Amino acid sequence: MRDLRIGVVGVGMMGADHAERVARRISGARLVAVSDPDMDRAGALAATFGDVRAIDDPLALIGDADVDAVVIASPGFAHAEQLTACLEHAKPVLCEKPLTMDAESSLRVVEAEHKLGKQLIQVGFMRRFDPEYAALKELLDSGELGRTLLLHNVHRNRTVPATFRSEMIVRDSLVHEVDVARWLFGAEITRITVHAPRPSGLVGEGVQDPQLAVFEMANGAMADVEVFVNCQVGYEVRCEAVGEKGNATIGLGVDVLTRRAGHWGGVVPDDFRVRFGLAYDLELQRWVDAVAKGTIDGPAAWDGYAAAAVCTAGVRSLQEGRPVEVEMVPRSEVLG
Ligand SMILES: NC(=O)c1ccc[n+]([C@@H]2O[C@H](COP(=O)([O-])OP(=O)(O)OC[C@H]3O[C@@H](n4cnc5c(N)ncnc54)[C@H](O)[C@@H]3O)[C@@H](O)[C@H]2O)c1
Ligand SMILES: O[C@H]1[C@H](O)[C@@H](O)[C@H](O)[C@@H](O)[C@H]1O
Repeated sequence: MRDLRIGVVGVGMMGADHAERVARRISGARLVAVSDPDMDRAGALAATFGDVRAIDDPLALIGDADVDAVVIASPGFAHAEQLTACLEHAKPVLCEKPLTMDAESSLRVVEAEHKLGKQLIQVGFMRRFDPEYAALKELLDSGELGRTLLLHNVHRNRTVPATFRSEMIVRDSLVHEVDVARWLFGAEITRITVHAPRPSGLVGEGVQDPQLAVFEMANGAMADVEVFVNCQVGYEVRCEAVGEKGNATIGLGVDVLTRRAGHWGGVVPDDFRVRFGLAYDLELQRWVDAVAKGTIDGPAAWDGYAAAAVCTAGVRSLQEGRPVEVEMVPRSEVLG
């Protein structure tokens, strides 16, 4: 079978990383085109690979007859239109999180895909492919720790650009824990509270960083999350699951401990591309393999919608300073 011809839309930090991955590490796939409104960026990236076209209009890339499947890594505000175009052209698409910016537009995407009668959308919740998270999921599902009661999560970035405002911390960062909690518990989040602790003095005026979120799950379990995207240290993602008979923690980063010049310790990765590099590779490879069989293998459009619904409630909670119920259309009403 011939290689899947892939086009990447949006080649900033994540898109360039995915383009490189498709071009050099994923089997059964070939990078054929990249698109970005910043044509200098797209052109320079394409030139590093050789036989790859740079196309300025993302919708033209999506409709291009020589592109079989699309990776969307544009900013979240552009996803709804680009996903809709992928569905119109019946192109399989791996879309970076968030699926779209709010619950309503995400629901429209889910409905449009459902109308086609084929799952074409996979969402880039890559933590599900991380070997540590996958091992935690397997352990919890085995029942060895009894029922899972609580999750404690830490999600820290060293710094983010000044354009990363309080709502983005919910939609772009906390959204990962939203997916992790739904996935690990196998239950929906029914209520969210996003607390606003004393903000760091090192962030832009009016930015609420850190944030402390609490999720209440449909099965009665709860999860808490510290999100701190300007923590200054490095990239840290941890998750501790507390079960009836024991607990389990991932993300301790105890890889190689070194002793040198009166200190001991290890390295804190600079960003997600290091911490989750293998997860992105596995995510892309499994997606390419699944697309070759006409399906997906990972979080679906519905998971993107559910996460968007929780984040929409989360942004309101942050703004109004109170717990907010998650409003979601029941799955059976949308997907039958
Ligand atoms: N899964 C993860 O861990 C992870 C990590 C980082 C980013 N992301 C996601 O990837 C996406 C991109 O994030 P990033 O950090 O690479 O951002 P970025 O700002 O580094 O890059 C975005 C790129 O998209 C381009 N762009 C702007 N508008 C566009 C449009 N309408 N169509 C196509 N391209 C457009 C910009 O010119 C830029 O080159 C976001 O959805 C983000 O949430 C996911
Ligand atoms: O867009 C990024 C990305 O999704 C990372 O995985 C997350 O840790 C960051 O907080 C977010 O800014």
